[in-house]
Amino acid sequence: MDRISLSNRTVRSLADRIDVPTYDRSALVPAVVHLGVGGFHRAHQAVYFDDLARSGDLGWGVVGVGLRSPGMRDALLPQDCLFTVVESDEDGDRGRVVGAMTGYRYAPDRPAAVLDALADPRVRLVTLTVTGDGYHHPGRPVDPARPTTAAGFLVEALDRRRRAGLPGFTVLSCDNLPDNGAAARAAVLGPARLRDRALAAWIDAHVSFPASMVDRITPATGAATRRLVASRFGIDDRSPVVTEPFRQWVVEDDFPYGRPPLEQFGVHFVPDVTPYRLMKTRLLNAGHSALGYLGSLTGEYRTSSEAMTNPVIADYLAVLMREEIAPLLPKVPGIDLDAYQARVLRRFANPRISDQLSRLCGRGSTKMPAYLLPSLADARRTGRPALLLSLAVAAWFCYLRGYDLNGAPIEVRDALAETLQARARAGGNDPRPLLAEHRLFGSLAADPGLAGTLENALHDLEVYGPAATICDYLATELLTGRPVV
Ligand SMILES: NC(=O)C1=CN([C@@H]2O[C@H](COP(=O)(O)OP(=O)(O)OC[C@H]3O[C@@H](n4cnc5c(N)ncnc54)[C@H](O)[C@@H]3O)[C@@H](O)[C@H]2O)C=CC1
Ligand SMILES: O=P(O)(O)OC[C@H]1O[C@](O)(CO)[C@@H](O)[C@@H]1O
Repeated sequence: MDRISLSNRTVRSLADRIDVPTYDRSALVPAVVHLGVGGFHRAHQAVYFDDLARSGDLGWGVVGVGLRSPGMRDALLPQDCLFTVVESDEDGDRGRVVGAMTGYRYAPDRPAAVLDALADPRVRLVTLTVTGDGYHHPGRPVDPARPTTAAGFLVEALDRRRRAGLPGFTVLSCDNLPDNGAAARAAVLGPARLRDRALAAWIDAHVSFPASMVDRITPATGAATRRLVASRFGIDDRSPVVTEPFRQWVVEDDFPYGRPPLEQFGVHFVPDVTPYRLMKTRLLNAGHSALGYLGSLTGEYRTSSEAMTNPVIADYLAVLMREEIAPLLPKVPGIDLDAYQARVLRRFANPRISDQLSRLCGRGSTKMPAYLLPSLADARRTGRPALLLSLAVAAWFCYLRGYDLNGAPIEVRDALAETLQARARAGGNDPRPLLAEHRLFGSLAADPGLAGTLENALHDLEVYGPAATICDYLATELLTGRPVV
């Protein structure tokens, strides 16, 4: 197959190879600005907006903005902001070209163009995927004329809108943060207050910050992704995205300036996202962490799907979710929790999604307190089983020593790596030096029963290895059917 470079000029000619947008992209209204265009935005929110445009609603085009790295600028601008999204699983690869992005602006090159985009009266919605780091603000006044952060751009743009008598807009965080709506509000109102209290009051009254739960496993784009798109579809795309077929978006219904009618494409607009967020973070994200640490310690697997081929690990995750985590969750409206768990396991096992265990293990000091430790604390407080949760924590502690159970080195990627690794190594099989990190463990730090359980688990992992330890713990949990810790 000859290879064709993706652009406005060529896209129609690709229709016999891949699903292409047939709507008039020049007629898209730039009602959405997205800050932090990476792999996930393009596999998730941009696909939903593309669905909307394909249905004939051209009112929700997206202006992409980059704040950090020029890679996306260099990829997207030469191809007129078109990109390929491939959904892959064992049934094959289904590709589409997404056309919903009307333009891309790289803030370090053209800060004024980013402010102009945000101050455009047609903008009703600003979406964000700037990672957790993107929500920190310096805590001191910064030069409003030269913003560098997402919040800095938002505050200056909102001030321009206020002065021009324009309405505010909705700021919708799509980052995996415990309460992403509140985090976005705090990130914007903090610097706004430092700058001008009247402006902060106006933002408070004219900007909404709904919370959202977002889900679609999307590994980072690499050379293999580009090769796949070139060989499978004959398309030269500088930055395609491969993702799983599953996607989920649950959004707090708080859109004073109108919301995109995405319910047609499966988006749930709800009064409160909390139960959905708890379901996702405590089952999927905690499951990912447990899989990452236990899978890595074996020294045998590199990816999520490889580790899931081990039936002992797959069983462990199933029982962990079913027996220990799910019973602690509130009722989730409209969701069958058993089916949800079964689906999570199938998603983890998708052999076409090369989700690196090293990615799942990164930023443990952020992920474990947000995703797994809350279930452990709830289980300890209520006297429910917690042996398998404890085993995941022990696996994390073992991982922090910096080598797997065959003695091969592990690179620990974590903002607190130095401190945590020093404590893990000093403690050996004694978890107490790590548990003493109160900022991570809260009430669990002072739980002597937990320290004993973790000490045993660390010993078992070291002496018997992950598989035999898991088998033993599963038998204990399933046979006794009562609290083991
Ligand atoms: N990849 C996935 O499977 C999923 C990702 N997410 C969330 O989406 C967010 C982005 O993830 P990806 O797109 O996968 O990563 P990515 O690395 O492809 O893109 C991240 C984007 O954020 C920008 N960024 C990073 N730090 C920033 C900062 N301090 N300020 C402003 N911009 C910053 C980067 O330059 C890049 O444009 C993360 O918060 C992640 O938790 C949520 C669900 C699924
Ligand atoms: O690991 P991060 O950076 O929070 O973002 C990706 C997260 O979202 C997921 O892809 C699920 O949507 C998880 O795999 C993962 O934990």
